[in-house]
Amino acid sequence: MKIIADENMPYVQELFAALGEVVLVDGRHLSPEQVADADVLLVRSVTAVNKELLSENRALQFVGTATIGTDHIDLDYLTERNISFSSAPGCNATAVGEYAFTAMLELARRTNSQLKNKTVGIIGAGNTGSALAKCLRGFGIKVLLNDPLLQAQGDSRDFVSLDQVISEADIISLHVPLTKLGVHKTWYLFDEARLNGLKPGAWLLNCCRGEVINNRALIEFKQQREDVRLVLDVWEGEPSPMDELVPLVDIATPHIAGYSLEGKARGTLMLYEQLCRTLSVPVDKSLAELLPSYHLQSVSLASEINQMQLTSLVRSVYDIRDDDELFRISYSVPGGFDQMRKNHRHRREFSALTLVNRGQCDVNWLFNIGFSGVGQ
Ligand SMILES: NC(=O)C1=CN([C@@H]2O[C@H](COP(=O)(O)OP(=O)(O)OC[C@H]3O[C@@H](n4cnc5c(N)ncnc54)[C@H](O)[C@@H]3O)[C@@H](O)[C@H]2O)C=CC1
Ligand SMILES: O=C(O)C(=O)[C@H](O)COP(=O)(O)O
Repeated sequence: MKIIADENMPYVQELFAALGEVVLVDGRHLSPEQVADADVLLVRSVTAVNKELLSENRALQFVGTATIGTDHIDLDYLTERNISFSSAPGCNATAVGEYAFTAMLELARRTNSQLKNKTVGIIGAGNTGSALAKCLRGFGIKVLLNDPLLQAQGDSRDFVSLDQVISEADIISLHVPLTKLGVHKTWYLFDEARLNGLKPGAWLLNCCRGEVINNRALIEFKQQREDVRLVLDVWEGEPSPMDELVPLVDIATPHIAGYSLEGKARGTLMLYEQLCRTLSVPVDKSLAELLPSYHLQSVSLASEINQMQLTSLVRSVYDIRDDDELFRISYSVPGGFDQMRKNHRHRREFSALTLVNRGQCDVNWLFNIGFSGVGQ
């Protein structure tokens, strides 16, 4: 069995080698000839899997994307060809939630503000939005959720309208799939009119897909509204963000919000498990045996910690300033955006760090945010 896999998929050899010959490829530039004799195709978000890519292939049985988003896959075409498909829902949700929370802590430090005094609106209350809500509520921050689809399905959480989020939230974080059709389509969800509705001093974070914000409108808006702060992990027209936009962004990263080691490994593992089910072979590998131990074994806490100390703790696991700094140097170099992603030093999730309570302080809220604890 020939398994063609994106080279940016950690643990693909460890997981798939026993099932067939694994050939690694550059997913951004995959050609129909390269996949002509593939039985299994494993991709990431940079590969458009469609009629054109599969035009020379007659053998394909399974397509897997080690991502949450599926907007790069022509699902109708795979169904037409009777090719099994799996994505990896939720695989890197914790990573995205922690990324957004980390970015908020960083902006709070830069603006000398207290996050606990702010209201955060989350657009899209699925896996990544809920992961962010968990961190925020763990820290005691008021959260407004907007998700008309889940609301219509009877999800028991409290939801508010998008207009209410825009008029009431001090911080808005976007967590929707990219969709181009229907009443709730998200393509340019944030257009000129919605951007103009943002509160004075609002912060806007996008960690889902670049085209959920009209980036041209965002440039014009931000040129008039210095008070608004922006965190962008995703960009319209990746891998080439608009040059005028980057200097207007407070924290800029190359689509790596989901790049925790755990998140990427989970994505590969979920595809392995699904392929095993498709082939009716037993699953005999697990996440625990793949992940290395964390270099910092534990951190002792002797007293209550404040927001700045929390920021330092978070930085010891993931320092978002490194990604932002590198982005500004590299994004406009040819191939720079993808190189940053390919060479990204995998960060760990908060749970990799164990906290030991040496005092009588209340640290349960830190466990609620996601850190591990002794005797938790
Ligand atoms: N930057 C990165 O590295 C990553 C980006 N993503 C992106 O984030 C997206 C969301 O991921 P998940 O939360 O795991 O997906 P999910 O499917 O669990 O949740 C998305 C939620 O958005 C809601 N939604 C859809 N249209 C909406 C609208 N118009 N207004 C409000 N809510 C709407 C859906 O009902 C759903 O509950 C993915 O589709 C992917 O494109 C995901 C992982 C990593
Ligand atoms: O899971 C998703 O959806 C994502 O956006 C991925 O985390 C992005 O990573 P790549 O697939 O582009 O490596």
